[in-house]
Amino acid sequence: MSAGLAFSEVVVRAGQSTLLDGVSCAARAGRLTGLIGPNGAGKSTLMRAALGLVAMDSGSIRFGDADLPAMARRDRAQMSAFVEQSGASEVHLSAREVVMLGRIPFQSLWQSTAGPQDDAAADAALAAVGMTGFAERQYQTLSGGEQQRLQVARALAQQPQLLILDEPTNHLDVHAQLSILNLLRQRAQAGATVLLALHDLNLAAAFCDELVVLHHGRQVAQGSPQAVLTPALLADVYAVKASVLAHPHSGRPMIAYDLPSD
Ligand SMILES: Nc1ncnc2c1ncn2[C@@H]1O[C@H](COP(=O)(O)OP(=O)(O)OP(=O)(O)O)[C@@H](O)[C@H]1O
Repeated sequence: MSAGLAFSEVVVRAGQSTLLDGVSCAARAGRLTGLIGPNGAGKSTLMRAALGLVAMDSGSIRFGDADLPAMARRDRAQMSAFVEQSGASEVHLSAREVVMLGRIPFQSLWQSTAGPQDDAAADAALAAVGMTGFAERQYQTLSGGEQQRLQVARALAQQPQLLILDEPTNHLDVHAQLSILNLLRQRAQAGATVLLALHDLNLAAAFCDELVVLHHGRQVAQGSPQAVLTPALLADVYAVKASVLAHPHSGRPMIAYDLPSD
């Protein structure tokens, strides 16, 4: 079995529009893969297609040997977790109950009560995102950043081989951004396949092992942050002028944007 997630010639259309135009790329097991590209590039569509939430017109998406979008939903949920861009906030559950949703795929169909393993996974996930003290709070009373951290905790509680996250650092302060990305990097280092969409290119450069760049529904680059984040690519894909420096400690790329002139 080849480990990791592989997209091959993925085409998604909606009416007259082509949202994904033959995208081929990969997110390898044990690595943190960042999906970047401007608004509307197709990042969410690609992630949703992997999980069978958007129908493909052609192409294939495999996780190891499995045809991921075609799998039975429960089987897919036992191996993969998804954090959507903006999860529902009108949820009448406690914070802990939201995290326990991640354990549902592992509970038996005829007896849906949580066991000690489920409790332990939920508690560990709450602690990992620093939300233990919020466990009994009603989800809809939490701030945007707290809700986002819980959505990541729900995904971690699932203990998936494959984690797909759409803008997981949305709403987070800088400390929380760094700690959530560090957690995801640790999951990858422990062997998981982690694919995440990010808008902050400096965070993507600092944390990701590999970047995939989408532009107008096409994959235009894939490689290490050093190889991908060049001034020429930033100009072509994002229409920005920027200098790419080296981080003083890690040596990874750091982007200094030129401000638009009047
Ligand atoms: N059902 C649909 N019908 C028509 N167009 C759609 C549909 N769903 C998405 N699109 C369009 O497809 C394009 C890609 O959308 P997508 O949400 O995948 O982009 P994205 O890269 O995730 O963007 P963002 O960074 O803004 O979240 C956008 O132009 C969007 O308007």
